Amino acid sequence: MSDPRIIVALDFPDPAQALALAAQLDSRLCRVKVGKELFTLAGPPLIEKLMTLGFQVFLDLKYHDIPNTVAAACRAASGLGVWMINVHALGGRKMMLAARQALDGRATKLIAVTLLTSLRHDDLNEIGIHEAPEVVVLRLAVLAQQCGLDGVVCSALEAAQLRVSLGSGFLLVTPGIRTAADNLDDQARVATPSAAIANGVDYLVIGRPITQSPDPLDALERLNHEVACVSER
Ligand SMILES: O=c1ccn([C@@H]2O[C@H](COP(=O)(O)O)[C@@H](O)[C@H]2O)c(=O)[nH]1
Repeated sequence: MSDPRIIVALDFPDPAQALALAAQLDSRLCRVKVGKELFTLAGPPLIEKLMTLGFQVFLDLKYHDIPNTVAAACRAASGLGVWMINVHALGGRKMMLAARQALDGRATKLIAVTLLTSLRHDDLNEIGIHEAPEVVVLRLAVLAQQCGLDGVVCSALEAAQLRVSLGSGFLLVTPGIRTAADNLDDQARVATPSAAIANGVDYLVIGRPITQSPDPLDALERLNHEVACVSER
């Protein structure tokens, strides 16, 4: 598999656990994602180890700060040799343009988080956003595209509309992936792997359904099979 569609979220409280899980996986079958907890604990040396195991790494630190600070952080993250990094689209146009400019000429992909997949309509009301999630997601994704970003993080529920509005070259990366048998955990806007692919998603971020499985490689292979079945149609 030259461009695996599944990105396994390595959300662990201990780098040794993350590396042990990665060692059970296969870099031809997935990419991996390192988030705030693991990077805070283990930092660049862990990224290096994962890359040595052959994995392309999505460094998911969701930068959200003033433009100069985010641009510098993006440059530093890209210097680690990671495949993809992200910022929060809610940081606005100037912040995203600064991040884009900081990565000019570099291979690292830059995407923007629209609305976290844990948020529902009610949560938005509480923070003063009185529109449906899909309306907000579309607006933020259009802004990210205008700023030259490579794609967005969204829910697979919003992907079909984004694919139509933003075209085929814009990456749609979706956490909140659950099969009918899985717990939702803290996710709210969820979809199955096959629905995600049918809706035009490029990459599926999947954590606990794989990392908490008694057999993570088997779980990954099953999910890849579901993805491949829909992709071939
Ligand atoms: O909107 C977002 C943005 C990022 N995430 C991250 O994806 C994984 C999902 O893990 P699961 O265990 O499959 O729920 C996790 O690392 C989040 O930080 C997200 O869920 N939603």
